Amino acid sequence: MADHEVLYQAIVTALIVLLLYSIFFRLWKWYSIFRLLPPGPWGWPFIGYLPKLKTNRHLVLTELRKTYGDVYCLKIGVHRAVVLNGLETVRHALVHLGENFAGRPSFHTFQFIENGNSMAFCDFGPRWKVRRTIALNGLRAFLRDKVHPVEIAMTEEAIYLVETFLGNSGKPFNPENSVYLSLGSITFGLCFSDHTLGRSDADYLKLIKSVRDFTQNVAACNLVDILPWLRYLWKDKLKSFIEVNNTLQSILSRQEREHLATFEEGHMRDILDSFIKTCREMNEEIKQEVQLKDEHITNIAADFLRAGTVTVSATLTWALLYMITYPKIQERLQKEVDDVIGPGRNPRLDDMGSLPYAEAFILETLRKSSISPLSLPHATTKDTTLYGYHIPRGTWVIPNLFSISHDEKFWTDPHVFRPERFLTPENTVDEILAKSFLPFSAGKRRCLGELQARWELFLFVATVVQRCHFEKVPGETYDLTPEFGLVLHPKHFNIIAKSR
Ligand code: HEM
Repeated sequence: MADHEVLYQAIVTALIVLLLYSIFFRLWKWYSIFRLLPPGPWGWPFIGYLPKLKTNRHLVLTELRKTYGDVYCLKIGVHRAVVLNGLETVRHALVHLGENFAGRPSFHTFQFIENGNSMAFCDFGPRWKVRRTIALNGLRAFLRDKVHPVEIAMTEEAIYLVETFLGNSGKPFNPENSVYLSLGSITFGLCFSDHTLGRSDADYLKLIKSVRDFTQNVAACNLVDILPWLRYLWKDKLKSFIEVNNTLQSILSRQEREHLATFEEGHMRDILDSFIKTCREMNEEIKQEVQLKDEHITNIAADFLRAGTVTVSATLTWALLYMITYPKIQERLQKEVDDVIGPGRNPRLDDMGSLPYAEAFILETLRKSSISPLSLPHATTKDTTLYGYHIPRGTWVIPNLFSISHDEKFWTDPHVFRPERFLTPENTVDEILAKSFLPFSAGKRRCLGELQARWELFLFVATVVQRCHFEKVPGETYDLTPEFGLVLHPKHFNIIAKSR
């Protein structure tokens, strides 16, 4: 054999060995990752487990926990998602391994929310951190003082809501719309201190509608996020989502222009002023790095309006439904408010701690309704190990908050509505139990409006039971199963309100 043939054979052999080695190495690497992934159910090619997740995903995912345990994974479309179940697991991942689990998936629809400048839907990193700091500074500045003016605004709105209810003169009405208008008005006032947008104002009504419609289309509910190619087929659905976002943005831009034009350093009128101040005091280099300009600050206010209005409105609507479904519970609430506050003055935030049954009722409403059952979707920010399982960077993560609030190992009769479960034998709120479920999630991305939400729920529940008695409409059937969406609302129902 000639020399060049020998050389040729040697090169070919070396290449084949190299190729085989590289294939083997990749297969081995893939296998070692795959071997350490959490267990989970089988899914169809391209669509994965999607057909089973059409509706009531929180129930399907909670059921799968029985087979696969607290950490399992499944394919949603072509994406791998890890589902976290139970208090200990969710806390461990979101709090102890906080940064690793603090990302957001890059869903197709997220780019249309505030043109990609939303804080709530932005991925973990410097952009999010700076926006979250601005948001927290704003909230703290205006919620720090319990007495004025937030408490006054909340009380006024609660009384206005009562008057609207009683304005129906004992005739049946659907309470949801009025609840939305009142709670939206609080967050709107906090952010923009603008009372020119009254309830009959077309812009305000459009704003509230856009906020309500938003949760039906976004995050973990929109198929376009799971199967992005659907955007070519479902243009109409996507268009309506974009319109919902544009409506909110155009109304808020007007507020932004007015605020920027009239801003005075020493005179903070509202949260938007506080955002402008923090933003202007910030180092220019950091602002450039995180792409923050003056005109982005209303995007954070938009997050507040959406997150703040929908969640508290849904919870309060559930509270009304529970009151008419369980008249004895409503009576006990009324009696407690009559005994402690009486008819002569309005309930105050200072009464928190003196109305244990009302507080237990609110806790049980948050637990039982679980309005945000799967939180917002998370994603891992780096390769992570959780209880020995390997979870690669960029994996979608679903914190199943519903699995915590309805954990049979933890709650007796979790599907029964029973406020007393939160009371100690001494008739005080059981603080340990109150912290044993996570309606506001946990860790880096936990809800930053929790305090506002708890204040609103307390003042509204105490005020409505002090002044109203609610009843079912004779002949109407009531369904306690929710309407599925990012936020779980009760199905539409009518109610009768009488003055007390
Ligand atoms: C009953 C009322 C409320 C509930 C149950 C609730 C629940 C939640 C949940 C589960 C999350 C997702 C956290 C995560 O990603 O793990 C969240 C995020 C958020 N919430 Fe709330 N929320 C409520 C009220 C409010 C209010 C009143 C505001 C007003 C400021 C608000 C503002 C936000 C914001 C801005 C985020 C995004 C945080 C981030 O991504 O860093 N929420 N909320």
